[in-house]
Amino acid sequence: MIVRTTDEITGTERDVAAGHWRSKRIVLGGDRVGFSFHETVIEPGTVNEFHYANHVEAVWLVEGEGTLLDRETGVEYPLAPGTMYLLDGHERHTVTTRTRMRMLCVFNPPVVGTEVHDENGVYPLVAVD
Ligand SMILES: CC(=O)NCC[C@H](N)C(=O)O
Repeated sequence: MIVRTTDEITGTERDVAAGHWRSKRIVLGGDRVGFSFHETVIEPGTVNEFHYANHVEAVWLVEGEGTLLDRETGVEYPLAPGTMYLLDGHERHTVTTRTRMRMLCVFNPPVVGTEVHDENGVYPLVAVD
């Protein structure tokens, strides 16, 4: 069993910030459980374009409000606490925050460390050593 706290990962290599977001990655590929698990905070009043070509991501919004645009279909969804979105088709998408958002994110395959969006705007597939 692994028991870990947000406090003990804050400020470590599991605490990754880029653009308007910060991700505290409490489970990573090196934990060898087949997924990674993150708490992500996105700053208020920001427009964030995301694309995960190599990963499926589930996002469950805990706090905050805004909108989610599926850029593949043009469909826009409201985002509020309790909403989950599953990027099961590697959809290019845009999260626009009206307020500060805090969400729980699961990635499969797992993020292994400090990945941020590469020159193609996606997380590269990184082997777990
Ligand atoms: C909502 C979202 O995808 N934010 C970007 C960071 C990513 N969720 C992560 O946890 O690395």
